[in-house]
Amino acid sequence: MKPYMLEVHEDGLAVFTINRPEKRNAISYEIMDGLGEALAAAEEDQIKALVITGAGDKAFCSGGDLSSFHQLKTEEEAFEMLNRMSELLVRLFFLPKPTIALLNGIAVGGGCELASACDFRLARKEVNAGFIQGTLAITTGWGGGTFLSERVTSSNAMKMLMEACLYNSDELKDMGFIQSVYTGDPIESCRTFLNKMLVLEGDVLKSYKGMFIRKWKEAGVEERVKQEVRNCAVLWQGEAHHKQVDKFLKK
Ligand SMILES: CC[C@H](C(=O)O)C(=O)SCCNC(=O)CCNC(=O)[C@H](O)C(C)(C)COP(=O)(O)OP(=O)(O)OC[C@H]1O[C@@H](n2cnc3c(N)ncnc32)[C@H](O)[C@@H]1OP(=O)(O)O
Repeated sequence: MKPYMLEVHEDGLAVFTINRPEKRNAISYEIMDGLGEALAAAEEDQIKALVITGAGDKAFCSGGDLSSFHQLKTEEEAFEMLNRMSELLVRLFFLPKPTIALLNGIAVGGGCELASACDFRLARKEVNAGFIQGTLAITTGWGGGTFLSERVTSSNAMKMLMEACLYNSDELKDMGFIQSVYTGDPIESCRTFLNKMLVLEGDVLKSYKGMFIRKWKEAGVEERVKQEVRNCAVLWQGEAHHKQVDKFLKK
């Protein structure tokens, strides 16, 4: 079974699905490769919008694959992985067309960072999500803290990062993290959310997205992400982090 899928629909919707439900759609290096492929495809003119989602109904994404990344011990080893994923998320953040994180299930840690790199977040009613990195004695390491601060108010961004806890879909909507809650078929719900946009010319969507790209570049998003990655890498090498990860893996 391929760990990711990319479907391109006739209406210009591209859907990238993380297909590791048995590992709650944790992000491995292979998923990073797949995300790179999806971004390359999404940059093609016939694609009007890119959706990121997860397979199954338990998880959107549970963040980095701890069974793989726990082997990264030093700051430099961690930085290499963190930086690689952060560069993919910056490319997603600056994609010149609408991007949607379709939260089919729980989103934690790096899963929330992936969701924050998208312009919009839609969540199934029962979904919980949270930036739980703090409980692992690290901070966001893929740029998600920077992306979040461009999506919601500074107070709500700081609250979500510093509380490092899970919120339900009502709380997520109140804080502005998700734009819409759905109950039916995920892709159809996504189409309903996008239907007014998808009837417009791709160039119109691209031009409007360009307005926000210019704003984010002026706000130094790329430099802020680099610093965020470096900050996480420093904390990563700490004993407190390795202890928390070992606790999860031994459960
Ligand atoms: C910068 C980003 C940062 C980084 O990686 O550097 C992070 O993302 S830090 C945060 C990393 N993620 C986590 O700490 C989340 C860990 N997972 C969980 O807390 C739970 O699995 C949860 C809440 C996502 C789902 O709970 P549920 O009870 O539904 O499932 P299980 O816990 O029983 O897990 C089922 C199965 O999946 C494996 N699993 C889940 N998450 C991960 C993960 N992130 N990496 C690797 N494997 C994961 C879990 O071990 C179970 O496997 P099994 O072989 O069946 O025991």
